[in-house]
Amino acid sequence: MKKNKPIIDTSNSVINIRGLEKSFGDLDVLRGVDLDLYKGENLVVLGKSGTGKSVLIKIISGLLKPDAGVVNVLGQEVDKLKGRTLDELRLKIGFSFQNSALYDSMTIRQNLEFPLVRNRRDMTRGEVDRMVAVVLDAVGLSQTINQMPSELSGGQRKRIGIARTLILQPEIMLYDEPTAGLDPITCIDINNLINEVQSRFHTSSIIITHDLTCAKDVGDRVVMLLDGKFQRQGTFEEVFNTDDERVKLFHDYNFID
Ligand SMILES: Nc1ncnc2c1ncn2[C@@H]1O[C@H](COP(=O)(O)OP(=O)(O)OP(=O)(O)O)[C@@H](O)[C@H]1O
Repeated sequence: MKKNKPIIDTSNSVINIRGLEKSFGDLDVLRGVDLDLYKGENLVVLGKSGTGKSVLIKIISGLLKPDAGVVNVLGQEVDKLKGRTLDELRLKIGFSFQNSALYDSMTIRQNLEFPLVRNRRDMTRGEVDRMVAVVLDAVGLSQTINQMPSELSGGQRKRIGIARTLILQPEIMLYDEPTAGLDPITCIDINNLINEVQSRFHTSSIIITHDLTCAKDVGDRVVMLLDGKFQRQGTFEEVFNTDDERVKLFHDYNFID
């Protein structure tokens, strides 16, 4: 499905990172990362295994502290926050992790209600029901509301996982390898869903992936993490239009057009 033209506000960075460094012992993982995520944008982060992509999103979400640099998320320096203020910021960030499992003993409705029951005690029963209906409709699975996760396919469970993240109406979505382990047709469905989420909920997203079809289909902009820095950035075509052997290898071994 062709992606709708997104509305991206390049004057508004929802994430602004400058000079970010992070090491573990002798291992220098991030060595001066600069990054902007603009409002309404889908930004794809590519990079070989172990280059620090997950470390980057853990720092953005306040799960890890940077060694140096500024990490500003929705106008706040995330490493300076703690307690309630950090929790409040985290509620505005939706995580879709590779293994964000559903609760097997709960129905789909109960799985979706769970984040609201925990975090939005102010909502009425009617508001909760409405939000469940909205996110189920967004992922195209309204008919599964009373089913158990075990009755759904892997791709459907992935969609419900994304719906559960959306139910808190995050401003930023972080997708960690959203298509990993899925067959190529289901991957296309998930790519379409990521684009649908962008246009319907006006989220700004970082998508970490090794799947270059995903990168091409969802990324308004693509960045490549190499040797601790973003060495390439631009559209998918711009990033791969280079003589840099490290980038060419990544393309040639991964991408089936
Ligand atoms: N808490 C930690 N303590 C020590 N080392 C860590 C920690 N977290 C990450 N690392 C190391 O940092 C490096 C980058 O890890 P990271 O998980 O960010 O890689 P990645 O790019 O996400 O890889 P993949 O694509 O395989 O998921 C790895 O060498 C990893 O072992």
